[in-house]
Amino acid sequence: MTGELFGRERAVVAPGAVLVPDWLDPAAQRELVVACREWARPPAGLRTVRLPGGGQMSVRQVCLGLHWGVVTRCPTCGVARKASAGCPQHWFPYAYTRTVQDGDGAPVKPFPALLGALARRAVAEAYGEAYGTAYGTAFVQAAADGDEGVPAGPVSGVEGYAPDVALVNHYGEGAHMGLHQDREERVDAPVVSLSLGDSCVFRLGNSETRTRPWTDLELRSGDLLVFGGPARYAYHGVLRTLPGSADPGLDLGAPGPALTGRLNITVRQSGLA
Ligand SMILES: O=C(O)CCC(=O)C(=O)O
Ligand SMILES: [Fe+2]
Repeated sequence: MTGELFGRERAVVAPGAVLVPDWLDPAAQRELVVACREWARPPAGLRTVRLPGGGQMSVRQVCLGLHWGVVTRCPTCGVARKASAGCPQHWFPYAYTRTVQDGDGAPVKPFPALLGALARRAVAEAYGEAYGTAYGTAFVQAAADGDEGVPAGPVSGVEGYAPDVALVNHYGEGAHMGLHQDREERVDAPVVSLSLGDSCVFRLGNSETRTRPWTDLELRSGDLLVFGGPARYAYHGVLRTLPGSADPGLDLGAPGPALTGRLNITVRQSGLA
């Protein structure tokens, strides 16, 4: 008995949320760390993220495909309020944009094919054929309704799943991420999360409140967490990382310097295609 709430076994941690420990083998982890290093380079590289209240996040982040960040007014309608009647694509205070409007202003880097392929495998691994029936209900409904940008007809397996955005977060010592929902996407396709480097304590809560019930899990290097369906809008966050906990034998960062801290990649489908 290790004292962990969930052992190192595949687990459905909440309806719609599937944890697959050690999903990435060491070679795949190394490949991703090296790729993250490339993505982190300027222009449109790793940045400190401003928060709406004027503070800043303790993680540093780089976005791929579309840029996620805080805007001072809606890029579509210019209104600086959460609601704006008649705005066709209202974003406030967070938005997806094509440039790093809260950083160096450069165009966001493209979404890498490598992450698209990995995320498809991840969703198939987590849900199998259930995805598109149980876990993408609004998406499937939109498809059935013939909504623009959504393939017509039933969606099964990972057909119709078209991830196009990734957020890469680096957690240095002491970094954490407060409880939040991922809700800037316009479809409810699942979020795929890959962890690299130091372990962390990840909190998966419920969709209604920031309070209990929640489940705390340890995410280690190579772990996959997919949250979709009933868990798609669950509050979640990173309470703390466990500095120095990554297995040095993984040789993360090679042939460059060793990775310090934790990297997390979330792959999403924006629905903005
Ligand atoms: O670092 C993590 O495991 C979670 C990251 C996250 O929730 C996000 O980027 O929205
Ligand atoms: Fe998140």
